Amino acid sequence: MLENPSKQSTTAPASSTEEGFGLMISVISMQLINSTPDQSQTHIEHALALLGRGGSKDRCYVFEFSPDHSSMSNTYEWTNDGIQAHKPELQNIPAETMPYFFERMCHDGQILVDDAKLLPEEAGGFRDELLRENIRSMMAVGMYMEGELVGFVGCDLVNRQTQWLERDIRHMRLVADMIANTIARHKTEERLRATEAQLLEANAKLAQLARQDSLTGLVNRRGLDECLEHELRRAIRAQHPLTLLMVDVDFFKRLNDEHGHLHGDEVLKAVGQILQRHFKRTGEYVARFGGDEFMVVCPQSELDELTTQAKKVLARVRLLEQQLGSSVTVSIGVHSAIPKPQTSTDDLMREVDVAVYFAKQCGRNRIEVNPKAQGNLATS
Ligand SMILES: Nc1nc2c(ncn2[C@@H]2O[C@H](COP(=O)(O)OP(=O)(O)OP(=O)(O)O)[C@@H](O)[C@H]2O)c(=O)[nH]1
Repeated sequence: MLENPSKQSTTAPASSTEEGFGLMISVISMQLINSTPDQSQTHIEHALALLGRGGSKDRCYVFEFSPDHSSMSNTYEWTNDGIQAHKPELQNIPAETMPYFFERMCHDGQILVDDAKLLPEEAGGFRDELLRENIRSMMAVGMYMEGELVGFVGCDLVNRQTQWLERDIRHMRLVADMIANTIARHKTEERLRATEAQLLEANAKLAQLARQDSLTGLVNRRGLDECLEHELRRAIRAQHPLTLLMVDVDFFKRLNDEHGHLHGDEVLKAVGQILQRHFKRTGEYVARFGGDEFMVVCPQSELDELTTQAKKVLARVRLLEQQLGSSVTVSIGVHSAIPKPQTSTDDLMREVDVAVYFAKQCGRNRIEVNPKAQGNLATS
């Protein structure tokens, strides 16, 4: 709403009594001390409202300077009933449009205007702006953070004027200090929060990296140990079967010797990808156990289903010869059981290791199920 420019200008007191101000300042300080960064708009504008109402002002505001002091923006504002708000249009105002104001604020840390109409010619852009907003009297005092001028708190009288008293400046300075401290504290808290979030993200990334095998991108041995422990506990609680597949590349040392270590790496990556593609149901995961060995963990799966899936892996790995130019096969050991309360992850590893040992003994390029596994025995 636009203030009525035709309204007669009056001379009016625009101060609070010392007693009234004392009461007001204790309310403001209580609110600002307890405010959090997300409440800053509400609490600082409420402080401005108390300052404005208590001192019969028409508009109270906070402006913050850009870090290089080249511009300023109105960041908080309170207006009395019937007084137009100007905050939206008073953003990023270049310092060069109001040199008179900026110079005085930087030099004196305050600016007092009893009557805008009496400002000197040199006040140029500043005076024009006051008159455009029908402001007759205004006062602003600087806000400082660590000794640096960072903005100001001010107030206007619209279509009326006053003669500012020493007391008014003192009151305004007290409020400006409190608001500056609050803004500084909020900025520090926000920076801390941002740093904390960055640290959490970096830690999560590190934790993920610590559980990831750099060659294949699969979960590594450390990750496997954690996941397996978790799945074992669940299987014991729910008394559902837990199945492990150990997949070991056949004659991998020979393959390395004949085709080179880099080629061996390619084979490991390809086998890892095949396993990931074949065991991607919810709860299933594939890990690189170490060297040329992989482990697949399948909670709640039927043994028959898994051996069928393992046969597909066997066949798919054989096809790698076309892709990589060297014959590649794997041996797969399977162990499946409903674990007892005393079963450990080492027990499970031992049993699946027995199965893969059988597969190697029986000629490699095949699947062997540990005889202790529940369900059908299946070999291929
Ligand atoms: N290229 C490559 N080789 C690796 C890597 N990690 C371990 N190896 C090699 O993998 C080979 C594993 O060989 P062995 O454990 O003797 O097994 P194998 O030759 O596959 O024989 P069987 O398992 O009995 O069929 C060793 O020569 C290791 O040096 C790796 O990250 N990249």
